[in-house]
Amino acid sequence: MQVFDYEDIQLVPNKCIVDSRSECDTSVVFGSHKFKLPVVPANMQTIIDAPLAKDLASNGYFYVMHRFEPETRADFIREMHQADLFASISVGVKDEEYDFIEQLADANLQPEYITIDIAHGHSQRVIDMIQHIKQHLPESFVIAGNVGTPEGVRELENAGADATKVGIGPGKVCITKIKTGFGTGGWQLAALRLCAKAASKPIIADGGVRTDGDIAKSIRFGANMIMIGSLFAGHEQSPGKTIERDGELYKEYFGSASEYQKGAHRNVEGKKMLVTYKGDIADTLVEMQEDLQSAISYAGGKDLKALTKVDYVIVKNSIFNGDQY
Ligand SMILES: NC(=O)C1=CN([C@@H]2O[C@H](COP(=O)(O)OP(=O)(O)OC[C@H]3O[C@@H](n4cnc5c(N)ncnc54)[C@H](OP(=O)(O)O)[C@@H]3O)[C@@H](O)[C@H]2O)C=CC1
Ligand SMILES: Nc1nc2c(ncn2[C@@H]2O[C@H](COP(=O)(O)O)[C@@H](O)[C@H]2O)c(=O)[nH]1
Repeated sequence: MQVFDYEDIQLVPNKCIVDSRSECDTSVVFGSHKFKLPVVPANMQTIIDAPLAKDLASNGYFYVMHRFEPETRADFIREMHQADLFASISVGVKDEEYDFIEQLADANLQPEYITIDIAHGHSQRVIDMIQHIKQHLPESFVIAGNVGTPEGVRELENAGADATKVGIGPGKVCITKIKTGFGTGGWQLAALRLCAKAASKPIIADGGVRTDGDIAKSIRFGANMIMIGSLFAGHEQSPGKTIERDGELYKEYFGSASEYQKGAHRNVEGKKMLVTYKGDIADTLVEMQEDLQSAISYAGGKDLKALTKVDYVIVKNSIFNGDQY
């Protein structure tokens, strides 16, 4: 099997067909909505909170709320719907989550998107949860994961998932690869390619994106949406704690399976790091859009479809060639 990751690949340009990059359309239809970008901040407690979710939804971006304040989720759905915004929540697979889905159905609270957020998503418990959601909240678009194999994608799709999320261990604050020896860390892009070939429904690439160019590469290798943590961690709106060190500002970014999230050192597969403060998230989203528009123009097209067909080369010794970004 040929394996590679983001930094091992370069996309090959085609003749440009636009007069300005602004002509290139980065929008994507995902589920029942159209979004400005095929990018979503990770459903982690230091990346997204309710105010940022509202801000993103109001401005045409996709979001997935995390599941780590479970008692707030029903009110969150109500508030989003009262504001005429879509609701996108996360659930786990423990017994109380089954009750929660039934409570939502009883209260006629149907979120537009539900993400089943589990480290090892290729499991019977996730399959059962997909079916439970489909039984009680049939209109919700179900995203299930995470998986790292074509078999995982097929089984979750066959169980009724509307999209699957690919990525076991490529994340910046992930230590799964070190603690267990398993995952797609180091070959996430190749795993995405294998999974996308097996998929008959949309795929979310999750983890390992380090530069805006990696968004274009994810689309080339089959992603319909790209979930990103670390690149979104350092903003004014990021819920992580702001820390000052030697006159410089940083934001905390920790893993959902870290002891900081769990409050205990049990089955820890995540760590904490500081990310340089970056200011307003709106500026980062605009820059991502500009970079993706530019990528589309290099692909010789006018929309995201053009990126799915470009040639690529595997670059020896990584594209950075020793440079720091
Ligand atoms: N994308 C990734 O690479 C990874 C992401 N994460 C993130 O960390 C958070 C916590 O994830 P997770 O631990 O799944 O959620 P939970 O802590 O909610 O665990 C869900 C259930 O699955 C069980 N479980 C967890 N891992 C396994 C496993 N490997 N084999 C069998 N059963 C398992 C747990 O039991 P028990 O704890 O008793 O085993 C628990 O009952 C999530 O937000 C997830 O996205 C974590 C690791 C990798
Ligand atoms: N192995 C772990 N993976 C985790 C943990 N918390 C989150 N995640 C995954 O990382 C991505 C974000 O990756 P990034 O490279 O963009 O920073 C996130 O969406 C999860 O899938 C964890 O504790 N352990």
